[in-house]
Amino acid sequence: MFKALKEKLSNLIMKTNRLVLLRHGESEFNLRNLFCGWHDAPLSASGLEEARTIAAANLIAAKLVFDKVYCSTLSRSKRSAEVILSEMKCSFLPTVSDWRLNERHYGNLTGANKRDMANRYGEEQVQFWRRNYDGLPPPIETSNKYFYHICNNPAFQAVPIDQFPLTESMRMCVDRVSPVWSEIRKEVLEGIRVLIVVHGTVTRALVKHIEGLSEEQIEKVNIPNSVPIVYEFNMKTGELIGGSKYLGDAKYIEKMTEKVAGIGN
Ligand SMILES: O=C(OP(=O)(O)O)[C@H](O)COP(=O)(O)O
Repeated sequence: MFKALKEKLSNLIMKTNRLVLLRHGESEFNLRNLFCGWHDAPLSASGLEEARTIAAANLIAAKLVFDKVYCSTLSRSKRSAEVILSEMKCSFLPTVSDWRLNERHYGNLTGANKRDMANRYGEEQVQFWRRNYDGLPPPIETSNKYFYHICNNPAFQAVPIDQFPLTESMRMCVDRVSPVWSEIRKEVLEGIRVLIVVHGTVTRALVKHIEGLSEEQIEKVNIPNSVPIVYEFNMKTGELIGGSKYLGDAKYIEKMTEKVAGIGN
């Protein structure tokens, strides 16, 4: 009786903390419908605008406040975070750039147009590479236009040589993100208000970890650019309270999610 009452009381005064995930604004490669991965494509003009008018605007409208930001070492992620923080007037926040949050390496598909690949190999094969949990694109070859640029990018200096990928599946990306997610989760449960600004596949990997989705379930998840996803955790038990909450116009989010799911033109 006393125990039940104590539990009821503790639930009433449950302390919670929020975490926000965001995919960067549209990149030049997203705009041109090219596989990007570890190529360091900049944001497009609309991507810069989106970071301001969609990502930051929705965070401000929801009155969200942050203590710390995580992004990858790729410039589309870092730049989006900078623009969002500037717009929110909190550029002073500590920002961690971690290579383990870099986009999944798309192997030799890097730089290829998704529609061209579908015309050449078929839509089923392209969707297998893109969304199957074990879909592994062929490793990047020295003849790939972006090979040397990727290998020599100083943004990847911290990557241990034996962990530098030549291609990655979703499974490999989920595993790579796992230790950094454990670190972030610990901080969230300590009360640190974290914003994560990363990439499509890395966001999906984090969604899988956070929501405990199966391999089949995560294959169906598509993440639009610049749309904040909010999670709330019970700081005592670590449990997720409710599901994900996407901030912004529902019709716009649906349209952009469908666009990401498709192969495009
Ligand atoms: O680099 C990429 O992701 P990003 O634009 O989120 O960094 C991929 O090319 C996204 O393509 P996908 O949606 O076919 O996985």
